[in-house]
Amino acid sequence: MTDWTDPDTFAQALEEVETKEKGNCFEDFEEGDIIEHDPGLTLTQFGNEQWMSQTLNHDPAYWRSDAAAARGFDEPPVHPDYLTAATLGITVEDLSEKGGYFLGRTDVRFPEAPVYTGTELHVESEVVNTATSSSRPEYGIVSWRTRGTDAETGDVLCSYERTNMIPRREPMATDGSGAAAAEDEDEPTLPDEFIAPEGGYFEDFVAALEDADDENAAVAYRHERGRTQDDVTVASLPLSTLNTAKQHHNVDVMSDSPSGNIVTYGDVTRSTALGHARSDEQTWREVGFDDESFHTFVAVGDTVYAFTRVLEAEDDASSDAAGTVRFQHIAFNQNDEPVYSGTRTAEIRKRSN
Ligand SMILES: C/C(=C\C(=O)SCCNC(=O)CCNC(=O)[C@H](O)C(C)(C)COP(=O)(O)OP(=O)(O)OC[C@H]1O[C@@H](n2cnc3c(N)ncnc32)[C@H](O)[C@@H]1OP(=O)(O)O)C(=O)O
Repeated sequence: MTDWTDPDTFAQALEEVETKEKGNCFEDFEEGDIIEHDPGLTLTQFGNEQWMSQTLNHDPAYWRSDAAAARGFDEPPVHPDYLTAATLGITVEDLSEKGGYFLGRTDVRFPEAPVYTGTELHVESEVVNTATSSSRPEYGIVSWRTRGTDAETGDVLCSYERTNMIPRREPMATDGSGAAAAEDEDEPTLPDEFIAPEGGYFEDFVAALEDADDENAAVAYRHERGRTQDDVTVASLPLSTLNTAKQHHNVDVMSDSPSGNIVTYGDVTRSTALGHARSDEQTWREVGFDDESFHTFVAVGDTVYAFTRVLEAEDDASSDAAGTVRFQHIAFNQNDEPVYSGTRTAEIRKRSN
């Protein structure tokens, strides 16, 4: 009788059986397709606090009821980074489990009203663009518009447009022209001076921008904190958002990939850098994010730091207690290499309130 557990027999069986594959290839996506993501997720206090604590997001309004009340919340709400990560995590099984690189995201928006724990999240995506990759014939580039809604009320809680490289079933035939084109790049020019705001209130950002206007200067600074990536940030946090991308939890498969190892979920890298930045400001409300890009991989043992450039400040926030500031944040690693960049619009508390 065949012993199926005999190693040679089993190896042969493994080679001959079909693999029940997960995920979709580039060819499976067509512009206009609507994909409802199943399962949804209940945004729990545990999930929220686990995400915030591991990414060093310590804004008291998300942790304590008195601080929440002072911000006008009924109770500590769901943090926008956890909401964003959960809205994306749920989509991975349908959109990028095949092994796509998360290239970027834009038009990330949140409603003014806070989202409370216990809310059931329903997520849906539409394919908005498919394109061939001129540099990587084995991949295509797909963009989706995704909306996370309150399953009970239908209110939109988080929306964005995201772009991934997705493996093709069959590589494209190319004439090789895409890979060769080396661009003429202008010499980088930096301002003569860098100014850091004195504090983290709206008025401090306005004053720093005014000072910079008088000089050839930029308002730009780095944050001291760093967070070394470990098994929790790399594997556990994405799994807690139902993100099934093998990049984050299958060392066996990833040992054969360009990174050679499991890599940090882009939303963990980003949220960690934002946590460092927020620790040096008085955040009132997150409005949105644009032009987000993931430049290179972050893996276990890498340390995520943050750099901030203040772009503009306007006194036009949803509350008199705050003003609106637009930032560019760059996450970088221990070798000073940028790993994430994006612009962020946030309402920042005024000192006078
Ligand atoms: C979620 C989730 C997965 C993850 O979270 S994975 C972790 C986060 N992502 C990463 O770590 C990716 C880090 N990035 C890289 O390692 C490199 O950027 C990458 C993907 C290897 C590409 O390197 P290249 O040097 O080849 O980069 P290029 O700048 O030449 O770009 C290649 C093509 O992509 C197009 N492209 C790049 N960025 C964008 C963008 N934001 N939007 C649209 N298209 C973009 C670029 O134009 C190039 O196009 P070609 O036609 O010239 O090939 C999950 O599962 O979703």
